[in-house]
Amino acid sequence: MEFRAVGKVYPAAGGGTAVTALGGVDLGIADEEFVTVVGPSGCGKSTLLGVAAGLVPPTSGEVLVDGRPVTGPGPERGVIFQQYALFPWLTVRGNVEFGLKVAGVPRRERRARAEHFIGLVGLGDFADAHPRTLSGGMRQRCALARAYAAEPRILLMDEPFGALDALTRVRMQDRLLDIWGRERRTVLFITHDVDEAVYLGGRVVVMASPGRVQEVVDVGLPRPRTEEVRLSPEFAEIRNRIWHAVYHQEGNTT
Ligand SMILES: Nc1ncnc2c1ncn2[C@@H]1O[C@H](COP(=O)(O)OP(=O)(O)OP(=O)(O)O)[C@@H](O)[C@H]1O
Repeated sequence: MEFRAVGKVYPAAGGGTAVTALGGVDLGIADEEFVTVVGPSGCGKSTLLGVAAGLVPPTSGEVLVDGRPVTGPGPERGVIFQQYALFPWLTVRGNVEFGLKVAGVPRRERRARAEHFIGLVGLGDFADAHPRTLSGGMRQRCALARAYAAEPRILLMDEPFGALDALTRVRMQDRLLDIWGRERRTVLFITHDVDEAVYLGGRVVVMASPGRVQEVVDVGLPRPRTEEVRLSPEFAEIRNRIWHAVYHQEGNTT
């Protein structure tokens, strides 16, 4: 996936001024790479992901997937947001199968794929449960299974663990890395959380306002990432460096 000079200006609304959310972003992401994006609130992270998802049309530049410009959402790109966006009237299985049904995948294959990914996220015992009966972490695991079941090549994740408590969040990070290790996909993962960005990412993109890439950091920590890695001095060193880059940005007034 390649961002080529991607710019986004939201037009002025209600007598206000236009907002530059992306000011010409260039970024290349390799196949099966796990890239995280971190930056202060309002620097354009969600807009960047929205453009990649085909949900936000850029004002200038383009995003290419396999050399083809993104012009809208597509089955090769799965999106996961902070809000679980599950259908409350469907069970876990129903939610995971839903997109496959719409795509016309035959029933048997649908069922098999759903079982596989529900098992992979550890929800095998909850396939017949409705979302309201699940914890936040379990709902997000369901959303992950649903995204995976469509077999996209690219997963676009916007603060997927942002609503979870600290401990569940760390567990979800481990689970996501475990799944990614088994079923490699290209991942673009947006977060506010510097620790999360470093723990998950092979590279961390540090964004700054207005919508530009300030720095791309190669993480270089070994995989699989474990608690030992999380508590290592090498982790602390990269985390501190990125924290500094995010916190001490010029013009940061929040
Ligand atoms: N639909 C919209 N219309 C107008 N302005 C918008 C719209 N969406 C975002 N913006 C503005 O664009 C800028 C970038 O927003 P964006 O949500 O991409 O940033 P972010 O880094 O994801 O922020 P946060 O971390 O707080 O979610 C902000 O100034 C925001 O107010």
